[in-house]
Amino acid sequence: ATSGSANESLLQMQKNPNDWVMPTGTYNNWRYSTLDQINSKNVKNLQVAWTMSTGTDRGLEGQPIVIGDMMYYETSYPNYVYAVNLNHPDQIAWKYTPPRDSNAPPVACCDVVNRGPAYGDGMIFVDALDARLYALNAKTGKVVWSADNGHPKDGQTMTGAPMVVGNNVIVGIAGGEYGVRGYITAYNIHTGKMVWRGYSEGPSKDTLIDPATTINGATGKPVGPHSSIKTWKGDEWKVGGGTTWGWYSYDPKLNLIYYGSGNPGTWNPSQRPGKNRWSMTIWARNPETGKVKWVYQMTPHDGWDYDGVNEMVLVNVKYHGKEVPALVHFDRNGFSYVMNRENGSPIAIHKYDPSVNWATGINPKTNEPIVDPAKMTEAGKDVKDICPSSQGDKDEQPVSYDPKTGLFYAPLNHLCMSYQAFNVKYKAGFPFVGAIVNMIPGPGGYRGRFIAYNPMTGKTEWQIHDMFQDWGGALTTAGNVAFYGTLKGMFRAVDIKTGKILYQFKTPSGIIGNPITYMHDGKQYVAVLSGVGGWAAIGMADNLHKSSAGLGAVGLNATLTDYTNLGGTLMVFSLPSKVASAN
Ligand SMILES: O=C(O)c1cc(C(=O)O)c2c(n1)C(=O)C(=O)c1cc(C(=O)O)[nH]c1-2
Repeated sequence: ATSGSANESLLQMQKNPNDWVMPTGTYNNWRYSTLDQINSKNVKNLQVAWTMSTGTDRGLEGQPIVIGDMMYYETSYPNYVYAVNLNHPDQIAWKYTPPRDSNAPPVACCDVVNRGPAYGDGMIFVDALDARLYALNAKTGKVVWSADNGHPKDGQTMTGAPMVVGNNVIVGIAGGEYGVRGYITAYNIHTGKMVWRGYSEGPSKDTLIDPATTINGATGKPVGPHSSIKTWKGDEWKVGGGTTWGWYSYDPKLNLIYYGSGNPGTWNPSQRPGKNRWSMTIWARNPETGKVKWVYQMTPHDGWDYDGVNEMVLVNVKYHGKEVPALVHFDRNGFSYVMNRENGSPIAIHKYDPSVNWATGINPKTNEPIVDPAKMTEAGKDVKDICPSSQGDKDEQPVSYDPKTGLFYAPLNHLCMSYQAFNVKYKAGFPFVGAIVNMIPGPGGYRGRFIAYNPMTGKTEWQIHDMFQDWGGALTTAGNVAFYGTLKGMFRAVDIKTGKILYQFKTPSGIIGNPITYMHDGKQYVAVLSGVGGWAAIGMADNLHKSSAGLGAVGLNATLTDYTNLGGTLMVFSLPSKVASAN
């Protein structure tokens, strides 16, 4: 493609295991590395190689990227962006601080987090919480351009990681708890001009859905006219949520990008009769035009806040004797989805947590969930013991796919809740939540799990239980090790075959970041951000004490203060030189 200079170089660059060129490692979102200097035999010798204070004390999600000698990472608000030359990690090569907009932190629903910078064509792309997108010169940290992607006064924020595809940088928007109508936007990486924007709700000209050609994966047929608007009462779709704050993936062969849309607004389903399309939906769009190839709504007429934004992992699966291009998605609603990524038709859908009770299964005729009426929420009713909770069986913490075992390594939540919906009025920039939620640990009393899982069969090969939610992402490597961190702050290396913990180290704060690995000067390193927060630890991060505060999450983890503290540190691990060279 003539338009694809950055695209082509990133497609090349992602093949080099010495680097970690994009937030997800590679376009397919595997978070898998072919590096094996650190492996299941020697990982017990892992040591801290160097560390760096982030200068912040709020939750640190996301991950650094590594390009050649340079590492770049971004903190939670005030969104410091750091460049470190790996030859001199004792220095900060440059630091960029975007202008602060004090309107932004109060409208961030789930801590003032950020999920990391992206690279393309000599530039670093970063989202700031105030919904401004920056292109920085990778060498100097100077602003090349910036674009206004939304306004905190209207409840809009940005917490996601951009994805560069071709000449476009693709970004989402947050604010589903403020009645923000979600959209995804592509900007030209050189000019900063908007190329296209696709909304989650509204008429075709807004959603870029073609009624005649866009397929509804659930029916296998075109969506038809007014597929979004007719599923809402009146003008509710205009404040209908469906934000896009999660991860993106890209298939260069099909030339499609994949992502999910979040919860419909408000959380009170009685106020929005209908299926509320296309919130809670998996989307496949053309990255150059935004045109929608297919959609599949996972949770029609949501009554639980099961945002559909979790990452789409692109793998090929064997199905009816054929190799099929698929995507695998662990949804908040507790079901894992294997979908044909060409046309959106379901291949395998299973509960990945056996405690899921809001739906008994998926209706094979409609491909929609069979909701248990006893667990459906409504205004004025306190519905108890719904599993999972609004945080889902998995939230933003990304899974890793290991092509050697063919299994998915997933850091998870294990929670249930009570949910009391009530009527709310929309006012721009004010909470549009409409539910009082209280979360409790799931059956067994633990709140987190780390599992090895086969999404075709729904079988869990092994699992580790954790006291608190496992809110940080996973990394797997050719060294037969899976890495992840816990909310208490333990950074762990686990044997991918058995789930045995081979190494763990107590980092300064709780971990909600995603480990990455890279090679520098012949040595393999593993890096992770330590800094407790996010929705799981919003009580600590935002100093909240009332049990139902923080959208119902505060009471659940009140004892987390017995284990860890606020504070941001970049942690980098490696083997002692003798062990590394003996390899
Ligand atoms: O609807 C939204 O726009 C929106 C945004 C965000 C965010 O931007 O972090 C979260 C959520 N929803 C959400 O539902 C959620 O569970 C959540 C967890 C986290 C986090 O970083 O820990 N953010 C968000």
